[in-house]
Amino acid sequence: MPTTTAAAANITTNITTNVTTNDPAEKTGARTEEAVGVITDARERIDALDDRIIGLVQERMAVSAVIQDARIASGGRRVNLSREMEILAHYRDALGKPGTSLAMTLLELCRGRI
Ligand SMILES: C=C(O[C@@H]1C=C(C(=O)O)C=C[C@H]1O)C(=O)O
Repeated sequence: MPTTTAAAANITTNITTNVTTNDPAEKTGARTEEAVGVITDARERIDALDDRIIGLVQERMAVSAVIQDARIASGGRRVNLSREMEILAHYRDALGKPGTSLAMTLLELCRGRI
């Protein structure tokens, strides 16, 4: 079956069986009404937290750009590795090894790839 036809068939199947649309039990994976309620409410809080986190990341990118632009305009380099080591250590101390990965991703968002 061509890809577009297969995709259309999948959409039809999903709508027909209500798998990806609005069956709360299917959407949450819960097996009781109570668990559906807990999960649905907590997911709303997670969505709100994610919106705030994304906003903070965007704010961090803007502040980081101010520093990088000032340093470059003064004749310096965009990147300051000793400062980046401090940031990596900060996140690792707070969050463990995955904190380092998170900090590396944040640094890449803020100053691009090196
Ligand atoms: C923002 C700075 O410039 C760059 C970006 C950093 C960041 O986004 O945290 C850290 C170090 C630098 O590579 C800085 O030197 O503080």
